[in-house]
Amino acid sequence: MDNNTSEVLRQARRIVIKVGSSLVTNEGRGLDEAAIGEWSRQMALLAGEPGARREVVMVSSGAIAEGMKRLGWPKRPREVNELQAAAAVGQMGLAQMYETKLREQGLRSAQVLLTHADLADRERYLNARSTLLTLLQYQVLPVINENDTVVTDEIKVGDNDTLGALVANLIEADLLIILTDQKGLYTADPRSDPAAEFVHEARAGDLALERMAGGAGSSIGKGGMLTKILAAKRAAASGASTVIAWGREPDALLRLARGERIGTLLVAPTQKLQARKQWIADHLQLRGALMVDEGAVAKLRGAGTSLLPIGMTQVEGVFARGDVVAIRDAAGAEVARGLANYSSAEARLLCRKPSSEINALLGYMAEPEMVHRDNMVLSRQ
Ligand SMILES: Nc1ncnc2c1ncn2[C@@H]1O[C@H](COP(=O)(O)OP(=O)(O)O)[C@@H](O)[C@H]1O
Ligand SMILES: N[C@@H](CCC(=O)OP(=O)(O)O)C(=O)O
Repeated sequence: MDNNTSEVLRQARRIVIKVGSSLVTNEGRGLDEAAIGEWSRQMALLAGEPGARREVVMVSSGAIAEGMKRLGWPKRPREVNELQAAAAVGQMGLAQMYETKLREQGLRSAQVLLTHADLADRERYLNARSTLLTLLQYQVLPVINENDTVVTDEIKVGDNDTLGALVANLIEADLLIILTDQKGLYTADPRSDPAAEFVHEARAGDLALERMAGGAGSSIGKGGMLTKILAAKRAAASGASTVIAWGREPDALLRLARGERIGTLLVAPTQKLQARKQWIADHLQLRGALMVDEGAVAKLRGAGTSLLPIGMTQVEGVFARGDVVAIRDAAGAEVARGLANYSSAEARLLCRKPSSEINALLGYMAEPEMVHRDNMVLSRQ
């Protein structure tokens, strides 16, 4: 066992677990109560482990497959409206089953249905992030799916492997675990190539992996292995490593969290914080600036804290919540940049005010910080 890569698993505190349609619905025969119960048991142990509590988020497929079963449709429909109707029917069963099974394990759960727009629009992105983090803070386990009933083809995430990676990016997870109907990645599709060899470990984003992966093995799900490989690459952009493992492997989640090497591990080449800094630096354009006092500069640089409105003296430019702003000292030198939690108009009202007054000043409070340290990159001095 390679100690280093086992550490990646052992040290993962925030984990996104994705399960595919064929596993969840017993190859389309109907919701697999025993399997969902089993994952719920393991997730409860991970979420409740004293001293080593993990934050767990589930991304579950299966709405369309379960809806087809309930509607008595033997074949996956082609028409969008029929797929959407099936998803609406199936999602009821899915949510109910997870709620029941997680509650039996003493865990509270929440249903979160996301669309591509929730993740592409910066303001909605921050809202979705904030909601998920709040749920985790209250030890509620979010069960996520794409909101298939309202999205059309052009604006779809499309498959839940990708959605799992986007969620890992959104909440800066340490690890994405993709549970599927194979033991992991092989050098070719094992269903059609008996000579295919198992891949234990590789670097996420390695192009050779994309050539090994084929499409979906059944007509139940959407993804196939290629979407899983691409999901691992995407997850790695925010520093999360990915494991692809067999969903029926006994105690798979618990064993992985202990560092046991089951499945295929696709290691993220860059660390989480470094990856996030890279992302903010690379992707976003400056929209404005916040002048801050000496005390705030010392806190940002020295203790790496968030910027609170009380340290802000002046606001420049026009920006919206979620835009990138520079944080400058009184002499105009850049101290940091980061994502603003409030628009420029709101920020002007908040200058020099304690966070306890945000509600009274704006009529609501998104966050007590003007720029959260998780969304901030310190500039070189
Ligand atoms: N290189 C590969 N290694 C493993 N499985 C592969 C590979 N290429 C294609 N596959 C196929 O991908 C399938 C898993 O994807 P999919 O059916 O979408 O599952 P899920 O519903 O879990 O997302 C496997 O059953 C397998 O037939
Ligand atoms: N949102 C869809 C999932 C589509 C999908 O990606 O399925 P899968 O390849 O089985 O993970 C559903 O719930 O049916």
